[in-house]
Amino acid sequence: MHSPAPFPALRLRRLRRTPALRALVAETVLSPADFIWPVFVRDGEGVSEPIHSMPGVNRLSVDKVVEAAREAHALGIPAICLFPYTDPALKTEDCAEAWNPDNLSNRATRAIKAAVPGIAVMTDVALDPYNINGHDGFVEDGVIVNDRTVEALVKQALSQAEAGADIIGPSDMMDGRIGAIRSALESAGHQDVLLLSYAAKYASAFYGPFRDAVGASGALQGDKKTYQQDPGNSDEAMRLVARDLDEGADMIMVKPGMPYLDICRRAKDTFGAPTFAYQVSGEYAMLAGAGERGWVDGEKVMIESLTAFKRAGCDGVLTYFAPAAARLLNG
Ligand SMILES: NCc1[nH]cc(CCC(=O)O)c1CC(=O)O
Repeated sequence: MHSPAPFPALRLRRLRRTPALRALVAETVLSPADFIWPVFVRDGEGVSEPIHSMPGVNRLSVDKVVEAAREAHALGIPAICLFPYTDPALKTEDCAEAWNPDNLSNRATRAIKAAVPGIAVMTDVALDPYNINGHDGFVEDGVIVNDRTVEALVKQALSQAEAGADIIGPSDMMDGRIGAIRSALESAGHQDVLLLSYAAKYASAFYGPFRDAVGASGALQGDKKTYQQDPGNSDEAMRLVARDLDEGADMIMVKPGMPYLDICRRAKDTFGAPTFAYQVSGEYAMLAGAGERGWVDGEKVMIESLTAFKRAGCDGVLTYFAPAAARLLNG
């Protein structure tokens, strides 16, 4: 950038004097088309069950998820992402429910695609909602094993593609899963299914409310540090993104979001691939909780935080605020 003219030739406040002038020079524009809306699915009918650690977010039965998808589509939100709350009775050591063609996630996918074909459905690949010990992979003698887990993730991903998922999001952080899932999708004739890899996913305490929402908090033994990244690492994130793009990811994700905007910017600048951030449950809880108490202006911090993702180079953001933010943006 060239060096600025001296005052008073340069008065940067001239550009900020009125809303019209500010709009003209805005570098970042947030729109409902930037959002992927994560929703929690549970069994039953007509059910909308609040999650205490996420004020304003509910677990929805499949019929209610379809209504949510219809609402999201009408608001201009292009995609909805499904996370199942699995009945504890269906959690097993072999995690077989993960690739059951009739599991909650697959039933919800089929119902949404039938009722609201215009919205993209994203699904999550990882074993934690189905695992008795809450881990994303199989545990053998206290070790989260990689290769056997990848075989299971492939089955899970295929069942999701079969159900009609448009975007599959492997969030498990096992090595080699993107390549394995990509080649299985190709062989099965699902060549157009997108992979949005949770490439740079950190071992974060900001996932707490999500684990409550999917019923994994009580189950989780230990932590996820042998597969999710150390929050202090940035070079490692670039290696993970490079690897996943090479293996066939169409888009990549950084997760959590707000404390990792430097990683978003670096990934976008380095690879130029479609880059997403996940504004995770704990980030949502902080903003929504403080907003509810009147400690911050909830609507303003919501829009400011989402705008920051765009400024940091993200093409879009997974956010529980999606419908509220879209309503506000649509005026
Ligand atoms: N496969 C696990 C998964 N997928 C999405 C989230 C977190 C999302 C959020 O906190 O909003 C997690 C939690 C974890 O890794 O423990």
